[in-house]
Amino acid sequence: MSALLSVESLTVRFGGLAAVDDVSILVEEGEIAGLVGPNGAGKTTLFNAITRNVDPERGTVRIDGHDISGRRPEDLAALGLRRTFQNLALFESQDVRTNVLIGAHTGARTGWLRAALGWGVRAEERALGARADHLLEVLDLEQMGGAVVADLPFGTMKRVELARALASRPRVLLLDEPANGLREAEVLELEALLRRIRDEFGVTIVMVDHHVRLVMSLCDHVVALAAGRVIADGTARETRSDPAVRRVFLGESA
Ligand SMILES: Nc1ncnc2c1ncn2[C@@H]1O[C@H](COP(=O)(O)OP(=O)(O)OP(=O)(O)O)[C@@H](O)[C@H]1O
Repeated sequence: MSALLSVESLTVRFGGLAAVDDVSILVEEGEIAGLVGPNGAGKTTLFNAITRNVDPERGTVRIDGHDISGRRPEDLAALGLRRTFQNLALFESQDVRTNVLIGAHTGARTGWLRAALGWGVRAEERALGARADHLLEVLDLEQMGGAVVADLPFGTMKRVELARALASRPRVLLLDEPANGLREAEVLELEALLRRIRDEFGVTIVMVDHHVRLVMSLCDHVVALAAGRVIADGTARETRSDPAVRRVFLGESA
């Protein structure tokens, strides 16, 4: 099997509700894959199960053929998997560069606190600092490295979260609603940025988003979920024209 990320028969239950119901998805290296579905379809729960923020009842997750199902969320960066969150998960009282450096240290598995406090700047720490600075430039954040995150507009905070996730050199990046809350001009910038991240950093991306134009234009491969189950899986064009997807999204009769 050549898929970089493989999800096999994943099921998550909350009481009697199967929020994710026997879901299998393959994502090839270098793809930008989209996950779409109505509210409550199970998209975020699927991400949470992949990253072990919730425990699945059954199923397997592999990266490059290696089973990562039993791993703790904090071990996943070292295995090449990072994610962002719908509601952001940043150290808001810290500045932008420190947040990105924390991400870099997560991947390097060394003490971010030492670096943040400027203690013992070794060669590795200089290299991590250089990577953080490069990411600040790519994400158009170089003018605000010293700004406290809590003071920034939402769209800028989202770029900080992306920079922090990239700092650990992930092979697979899961993005939960990256376009949510962005203005239309920012969505266009995001589209170019995600393509650049895939092309320049070689990162495979899986994104959940409700912004249909963005998903259809950006994603090589789109999976549609409804009530916890996969109802379509194909190219953006195939999924958009799938009769089951049209019924669920557009309320069209069969
Ligand atoms: N911690 C939880 N406890 C109980 N039920 C939950 C929990 N998290 C999610 N659910 C339920 O699981 C189902 C799937 O929710 P989920 O948030 O994964 O959907 P989603 O597709 O991401 O929706 P949205 O597009 O609104 O973010 C919903 O019915 C939701 O109410």
